[in-house]
Amino acid sequence: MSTEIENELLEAVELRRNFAIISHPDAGKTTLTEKLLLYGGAIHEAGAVKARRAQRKATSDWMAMEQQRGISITSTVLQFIYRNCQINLLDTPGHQDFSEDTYRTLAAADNAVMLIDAAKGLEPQTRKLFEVCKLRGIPIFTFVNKLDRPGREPLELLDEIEQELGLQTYAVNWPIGMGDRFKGVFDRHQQQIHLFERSSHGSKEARDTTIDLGDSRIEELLEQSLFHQLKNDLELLEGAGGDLDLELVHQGKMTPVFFGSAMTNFGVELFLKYFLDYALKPGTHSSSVGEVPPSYPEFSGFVFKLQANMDPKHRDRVAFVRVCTGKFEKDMTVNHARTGKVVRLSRPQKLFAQERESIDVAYPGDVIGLNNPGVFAIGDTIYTGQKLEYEGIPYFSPELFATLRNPNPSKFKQFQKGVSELREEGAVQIMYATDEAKRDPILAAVGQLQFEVVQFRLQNEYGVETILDLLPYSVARWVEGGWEALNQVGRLFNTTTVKDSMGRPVLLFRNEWNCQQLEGDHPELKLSAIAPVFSSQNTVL
Ligand SMILES: Nc1nc2c(ncn2[C@@H]2O[C@H](COP(=O)(O)OP(=O)(O)OP(=O)(O)O)[C@@H](O)[C@H]2O)c(=O)[nH]1
Repeated sequence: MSTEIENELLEAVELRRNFAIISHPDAGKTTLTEKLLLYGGAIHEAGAVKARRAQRKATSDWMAMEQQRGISITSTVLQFIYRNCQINLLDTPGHQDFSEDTYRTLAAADNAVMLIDAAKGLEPQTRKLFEVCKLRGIPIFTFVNKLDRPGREPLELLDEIEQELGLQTYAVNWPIGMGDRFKGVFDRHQQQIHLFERSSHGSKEARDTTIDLGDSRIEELLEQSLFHQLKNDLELLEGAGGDLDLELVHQGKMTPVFFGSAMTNFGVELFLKYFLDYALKPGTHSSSVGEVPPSYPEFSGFVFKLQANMDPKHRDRVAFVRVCTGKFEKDMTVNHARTGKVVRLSRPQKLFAQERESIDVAYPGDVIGLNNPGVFAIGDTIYTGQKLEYEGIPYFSPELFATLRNPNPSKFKQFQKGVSELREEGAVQIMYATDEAKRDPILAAVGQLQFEVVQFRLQNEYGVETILDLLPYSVARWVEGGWEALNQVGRLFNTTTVKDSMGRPVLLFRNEWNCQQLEGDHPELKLSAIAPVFSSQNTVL
């Protein structure tokens, strides 16, 4: 028999969906986000998110660097209600801001939306982020964007996704025309044609005329040649493929594909509607006490991201917590699994765009921001009731490496402290040479921005000016059997061995090719692109 709280939780989960967008810069993530908010009623006119970003740039000085470069380093959580359902969009930083934060945000997402530019198809950053999603087996919804411009053939794009990502595809809607002749989409589920009208700059919802496939008005409303083309395409599609299999979608093996144009709003609402129907609701999580369902009445969640200095007035840190089970209530006290301490969560924050607003309750699938005066680290679990601990968030293979030097011996202590705190915070990974005489830390990152943040903060917060020497590596692999396994294989070529902050061996390579060669030469050596850490089971050096 379920208790009252369980029922409340089940109801909340039923009405919640959470996702992150994965895309390559310029595919239209900001535009799509904005249009989703428009259809979700969270904004009334598109342009607001961008405007707010621009305004923030003008008014905020939280990090001079952000201003200097005109970029947004903070990623946020956007919430909106659509058809009674609360949708949480975990915004991943785009473009130059690409960093480990982007990967970690995916650890808190139940679904991913893969946004693709119709003219470009799959691009490198999308592929990388896809790999992270694949690792977690989360459902991936594909939105092929910019159909209002000349692009590649829709069938060719589906083929690319299937071949390159190994994902089965199912086109939920199908574009009618492309470029200037992009008129709308065909909804294969309802067997209806949606013809859209452009609004000025797409700032309002697009007018949508919906007609059945057999409706005689088609001839007046749609050019003959486009209608023929649609019928041919649909025949091909029917002939080529199976049905939508939600089980496969939920296992991350099949992707429902949508075509549209975020700029003109074509296909955006249909996408949202089907996303709601098909997406995974907040589900169970693996923990030290087994799989815990969201309806487990005790509160628990994990920290997936730390953000420093979001508010210039407070120079504080915020820990972003994904709620996994139970109900979060303001002022509640929780246990901190790693340290065993009891923490009162007194100023929880909901994060909408760049504004922060205090929240009273949150449910599984939500993200809350907690003030973090040095209490939380990435991967930490907080809970009430019986002790439990979530699996932690892995380190992902960095691609950029550099030695960080402190040229001023009188700043030795500050330098050590700064590097160690920034590492704990997850700003960058730190590795060391195996040669004890070489004590300069090696910074390892997935995005260039991480280096800049570290140097900037060391100077601003710790008063240490540093020198960065880039290293010629681009691939890192952890040795699964540790030092013992590594010592057994003897001398290795075209690789450099370093140790990570836990003292474990990591091999650095100049390129993939060298890495593959070593794997070919030493099949007995098991290498991994991911180091499962950030959990209290691991001791830090
Ligand atoms: N023609 C067309 N242009 C689009 C569409 N969606 C976005 N764009 C344009 O593509 C460019 C990039 O769009 P953004 O939404 O800023 O892309 P983004 O992925 O957020 O880019 P980053 O911030 O660099 O990651 C802008 O000039 C948009 O106006 C679309 O559906 N059609």
